[in-house]
Amino acid sequence: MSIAIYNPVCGNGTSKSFLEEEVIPLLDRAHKPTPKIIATERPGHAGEVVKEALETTEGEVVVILGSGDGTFHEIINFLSSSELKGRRAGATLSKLYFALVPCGTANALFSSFFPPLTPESSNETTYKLQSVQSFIDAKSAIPLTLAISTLSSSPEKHAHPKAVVSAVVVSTCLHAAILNDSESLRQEIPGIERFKVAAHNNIAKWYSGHAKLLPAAKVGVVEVYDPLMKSFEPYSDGEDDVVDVYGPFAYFLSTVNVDRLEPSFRITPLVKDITPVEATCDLVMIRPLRDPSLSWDSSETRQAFKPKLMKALQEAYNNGNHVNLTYNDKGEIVDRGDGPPVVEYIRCGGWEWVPDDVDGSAHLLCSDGFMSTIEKGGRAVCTAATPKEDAGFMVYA
Ligand SMILES: Nc1ncnc2c1ncn2[C@@H]1O[C@H](COP(=O)(O)OP(=O)(O)OP(=O)(O)O)[C@@H](O)[C@H]1O
Repeated sequence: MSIAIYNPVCGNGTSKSFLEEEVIPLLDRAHKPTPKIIATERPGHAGEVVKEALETTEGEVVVILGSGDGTFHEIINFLSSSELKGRRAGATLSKLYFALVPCGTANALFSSFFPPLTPESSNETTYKLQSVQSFIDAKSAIPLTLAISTLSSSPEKHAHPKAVVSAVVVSTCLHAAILNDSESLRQEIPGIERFKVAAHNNIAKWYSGHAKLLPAAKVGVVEVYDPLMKSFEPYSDGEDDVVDVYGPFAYFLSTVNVDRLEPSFRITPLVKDITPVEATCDLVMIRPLRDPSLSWDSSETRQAFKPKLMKALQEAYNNGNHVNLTYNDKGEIVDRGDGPPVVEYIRCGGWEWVPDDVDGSAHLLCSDGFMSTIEKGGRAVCTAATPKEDAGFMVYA
């Protein structure tokens, strides 16, 4: 059976009309049964609706989802943490299929599977109907890799860690600050411009903490992209497979499944350009003190680094060219020079983020736009996981 769910408040609020005027007629023309259509009534509702659909039917369920990434995130988290009853009582969740209709603000998942030819084409009707068309054409759906983040409090508290499942992005530092602030700008600036405004307000911050990078199971080592070789290389030739990296950090963001967070912002382009061989996180770190012209953290050096960080991130809009930027010996940013890369582009099985207690802003964690706060003395551990053969979240792409 199929069910159509839309979030009436996502993006610019046109999901209902797009579903009724474009998606349902397309299914009708293809002689597909008309799905039951349900509007989400509140945050969290989408997960309940899908769970009920699973519990009241047998066989394959296809969700036609008119929303952004946040609603998708709610569904996978709700299902990952609840037990099915009814017709599937006691059963573990088998495959669940999605045809995505990009009605959100950023639509990272959809635009990674269906990269727009031009920024404008992401608003065209035929562009937005591609995943539904793949479902109609019975194309094979793609299983998603999931990033499982566990947030632990300080060991003295003996509290259970909290788990969050993501299908797009897990971040801290600048990206988490942007997502945190941009929510309050939603009414005022409904489009992706609100992310730029929030970025501008946070660009001069640095974050204190340290990270451990964990190798992926098959490859066995943490890898880093070498822009000159155009390939991934082992991060270190030390004996320990776990790599420790120390701050301050300006940017720390990892993705699964996606090479972009908005139609043109290709922050992890190598997800598509050098496809991973197993479930991995592609992690982008920017650590300002790698800049040869800076040697300590002060308000002056933070200001001096601001235009460089902006330049590096701006290049992500240039087909992900930030991964090729290097410093020269004066600390200027050049394309594929022989100095250190500005961006450390890591491929790993997961990572651990330990924020410094004194830096409150380093405690924010963003999972697909959903914000969490790491407690004082706590940490977040994120690992990439592939679903079992007969289970998982599948997307028509
Ligand atoms: N009826 C509703 N009223 C208020 N909020 C809702 C309702 N239904 C869903 N939501 C919330 O809307 C939020 C935003 O949805 P979603 O993330 O899908 O869109 P978006 O933020 O515009 O797009 P994107 O995540 O791609 O940038 C979700 O976190 C969800 O909890």
